[in-house]
Amino acid sequence: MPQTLVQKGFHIHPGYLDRPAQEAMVDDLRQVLRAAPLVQPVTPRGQPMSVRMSAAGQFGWVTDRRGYRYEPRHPDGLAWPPIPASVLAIWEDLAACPRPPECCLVNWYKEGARMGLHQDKDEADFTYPVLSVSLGDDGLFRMGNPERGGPTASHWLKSGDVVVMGGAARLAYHGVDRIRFGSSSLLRDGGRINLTLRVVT
Ligand SMILES: O=C(O)CCC(=O)C(=O)O
Ligand SMILES: [Fe+2]
Repeated sequence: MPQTLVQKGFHIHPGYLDRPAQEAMVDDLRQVLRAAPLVQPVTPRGQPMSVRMSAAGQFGWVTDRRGYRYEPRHPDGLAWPPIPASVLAIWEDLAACPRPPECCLVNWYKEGARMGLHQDKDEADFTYPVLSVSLGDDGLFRMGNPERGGPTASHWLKSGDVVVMGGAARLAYHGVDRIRFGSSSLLRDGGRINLTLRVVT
């Protein structure tokens, strides 16, 4: 499988999942979302995010007026569903990590949704990588470095692409500027799903 080293610790695996594997993963995710419905998160300052979120695993990442954090339960009060085996298999293959992921965050981008530049830093140990899977419409992923305001480079992530951010890239600023709505036929109504796998504790 080809792998692109974009900068130290930041790897893109283009086309890691073929179309049948993407379809099977979407089926698995529908089950996750039945157990843990998507919510529209609100930043600690009260701004609604354009991305809708849910999670699988021992912890889900949530945000509301009380802050950014990991929670063992969905806001509805139920435990998060388990991370699908199809998703865990990617971690096993690519993360080179001695621990399994404890959170699979599910991000849902509808038309016009985006995610501002941020660091993933609510986890206890940054020596473990973050792995992300893109499904559905193309997303324009912007990658920076650990300093806010530093140079950034943009990459279109396509359905089936997998990104690993570890090592020197683990605390790099990153975000999604926009999606190309309708560019993929994977999801009947369009949109983009992104999964991020993290070790939390
Ligand atoms: O949607 C993406 O590709 C990135 C998502 C992300 O950075 C996050 O959930 O922290
Ligand atoms: Fe992130």
